[in-house]
Amino acid sequence: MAKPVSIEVWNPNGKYRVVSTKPMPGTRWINLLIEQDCRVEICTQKKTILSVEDIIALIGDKCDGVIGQLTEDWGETLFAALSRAGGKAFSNMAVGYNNVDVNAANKYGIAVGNTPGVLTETTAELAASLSLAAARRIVEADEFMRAGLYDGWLPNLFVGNLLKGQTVGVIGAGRIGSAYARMMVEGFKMNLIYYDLYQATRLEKFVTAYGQFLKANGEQPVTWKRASSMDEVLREADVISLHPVLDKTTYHLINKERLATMKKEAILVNCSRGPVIDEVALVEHLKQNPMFRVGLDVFEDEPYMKPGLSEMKNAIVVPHIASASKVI
Ligand SMILES: NC(=O)C1=CN([C@@H]2O[C@H](COP(=O)(O)OP(=O)(O)OC[C@H]3O[C@@H](n4cnc5c(N)ncnc54)[C@H](O)[C@@H]3O)[C@@H](O)[C@H]2O)C=CC1
Ligand SMILES: O=C(O)C(=O)CO
Repeated sequence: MAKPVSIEVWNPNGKYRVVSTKPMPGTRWINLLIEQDCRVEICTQKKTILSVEDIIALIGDKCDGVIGQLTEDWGETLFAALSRAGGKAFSNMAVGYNNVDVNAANKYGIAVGNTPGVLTETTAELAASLSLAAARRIVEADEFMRAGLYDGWLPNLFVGNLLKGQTVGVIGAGRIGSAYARMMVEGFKMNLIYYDLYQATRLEKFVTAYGQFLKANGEQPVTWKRASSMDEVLREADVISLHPVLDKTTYHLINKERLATMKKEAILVNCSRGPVIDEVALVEHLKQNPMFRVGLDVFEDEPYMKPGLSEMKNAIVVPHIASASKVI
């Protein structure tokens, strides 16, 4: 767009000009900025993903700060434009900041913010939902029902995987990975194996204590193991959920070779970032292994899916909705 066509302005006489590339929920954030003497401009353009050119037009000649979205490419070009406009701060409305070139921001003296911690439970809950939906074949069964194919109960109809007593694998046991692990261990009495660069001490203590509680109540205790490699998790776990940051160490962490090491009936869940999985290799693996199932919230070329993925009955796909929950 040559000029932003649709802008909502709050506090027009504010001293500092802050641009938000999207409308965001609520007004608390706007009021906080107004309290700091900011004029707040919100782009209300009906276009889901703004291009670099769109955002340069929004920044204009004078802009003190921008609040942007994970769908935008905040690299050298945008930080240079923001710096030319006198900008000093950029805030990414997301936990993940793989769309932000922090080195470029540093080069132009622009401070970068993100939103760590605010989406921990909601993302873990979606990962748990995808795990259950995949384990119990909920989407396939729903489609079958709506297609009018159900003509009576059968002993073998949509047999899925029982989670109790199986092993849940977590790759990236940070805030979200640990919250997910607790849900699966406590909710379904699964044993835990995890891989992270750092020890998840609190998570380990939680599983130990829960195991002791179960034992004291005459039940089989749950166990935990910190794997020495990611491959150990892939080999041993029945359900594997990916929660690392996306960077060059985690790009295509799950590839053809690694998929081949997983159990034939394993479940793989990804609520981190799409490029953590080589999606072309995944589609091929799903074709070859009909009882292998995936639950995906994120995609390698978001918003697109790699060819073939949408036809796979053993894939559950949702449009990046892990954060989309409200307190009611
Ligand atoms: N689908 C969605 O809507 C959402 C997705 N996310 C994604 O989830 C990611 C994780 O978020 P948090 O748990 O809050 O971050 P976090 O920083 O608490 O956890 C990330 C973990 O990944 C680990 N890690 C880094 N490199 C690794 C590697 N090579 N192998 C194994 N582990 C590695 C880190 O040590 C850390 O413990 C975010 O970076 C974001 O991309 C976050 C929120 C919502
Ligand atoms: O906050 C994030 O990283 C998200 O992916 C939100 O959807």
